[in-house]
Formats: sequence, structure tokens, C-alpha cells
Amino acid sequence: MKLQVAIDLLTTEAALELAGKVAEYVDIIELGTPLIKSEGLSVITAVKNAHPDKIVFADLKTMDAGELEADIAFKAGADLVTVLGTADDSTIAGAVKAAKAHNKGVVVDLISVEDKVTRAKEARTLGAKFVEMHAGLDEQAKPGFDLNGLLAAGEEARVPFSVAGGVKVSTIAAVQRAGADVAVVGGAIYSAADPALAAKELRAAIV
Ligand SMILES: O=C([C@H](O)CO)[C@H](O)[C@H](O)COP(=O)(O)O
Repeated sequence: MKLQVAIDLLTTEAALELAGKVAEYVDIIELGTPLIKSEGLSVITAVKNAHPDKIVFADLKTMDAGELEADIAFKAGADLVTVLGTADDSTIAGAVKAAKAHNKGVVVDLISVEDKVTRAKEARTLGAKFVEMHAGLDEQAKPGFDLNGLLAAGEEARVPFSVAGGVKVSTIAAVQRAGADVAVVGGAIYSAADPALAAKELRAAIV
């Protein structure tokens, strides 16, 4: 299972600093949606230039104009981009078309999709490299939230998937047991007192 750090910070400087601290422990560096909205596509280029050996994931959360948005992110240096599972099939197909042209990939983010299992299969048929079983920051803040629903959906869908939703050192083993291809970790790394140590411990918890 790969480890993906999600950088939900707001400046390129802070993103580069965090990426520099944790890169040796992670496979994928995600530029979070708030970061890309704050800094623009240039943050993708800056991080890819600093870490050319890492998979750079641009969390665009595209809802429309799939081919256009994916194309500009791939040109900026992204290896993977996200399209929302709630988008029209043509939006996902458009992003996949751009990915094929650049020899890159599309991840379909199933945030706020009610039937994640069905949409995961559809996304895969449309050409997604993998789907993201995702509970966003707002959903995580609701009382009673836990990861189990995401893990069950991943197990049932039988397509390549990542899990994002407040994954931490105490839950990453369960993510792996559910068969995830990628564990996405944001806050548990970037909010840690020592992000490098947090990333190292997460990496060590993957068997
Ligand atoms: O995608 C994310 C969210 O929508 C804000 O951009 C997060 O990066 C993702 O949820 C992972 O972060 P944590 O949930 O803090 O681990």
C-alpha cells in the first residue's frame, strides 16, 4: 500500500517545507484543494520540480470542464488529478482523455457520493486509475463519524481505491487490511508537532 501525504496548507512556501520534511516516507504528494485555490497551478510546478521522483497529486476536485482542467494541471506537472464522482460521466471521460494524452492518471473522488460502490465501478469503467473513498473534513467533523463505512465500500467495490478521511497511525493498518492501494493522510501529518516523525510512524505501520 502506498502512502499519500495530503498538504492542506495555504502557501507554496509551507507546502515545500512540509514536502521536504516528509518526502522520504511517502510515495505520493498531494496538493490539497485549498492550497491550489490559494496559490494556483504554480504550486504544482514548484512541488514537482522539488520532488521529481514523487507522484504529484493535484486535488482539483473537478466538477465540470474535465478535459480542460485536467490538461492544465498535467501541463503544470501533476501526475494525478481528481475529478468528483458526482460530476457527469462526460466530465470524468474528458479528464481521462487528457490523462491519456499526457500519459498521466485520473482519480475519481467519491466525497459526498451516496452509493460509493456503484459509482466506483462506473468510474473505473470510465477510465479512472483508482477511486478515492473519501470523507471530507466537514463530514469528519460530524458526531459519530468513523472510517468503517469507507473501508466497507472499498472492500465491496473490488476496484483499486484509496482511503481519505482523517486516517492516522491508529487506523492505517485497518485501511491496509481493507485492501486499499493508497492511504491518504493529511491532518495527522501536517498538524503533527513533528511531521517527519508522524510520516515515519505511518510508513512503519504499513506492513
Ligand atoms: O481532500 C481533502 C479534503 O477534502 C480537504 O482538501 C483532504 O486532503 C483529505 O481528506 C485528507 O486529509 P485528512 O482527512 O486530514 O487526513
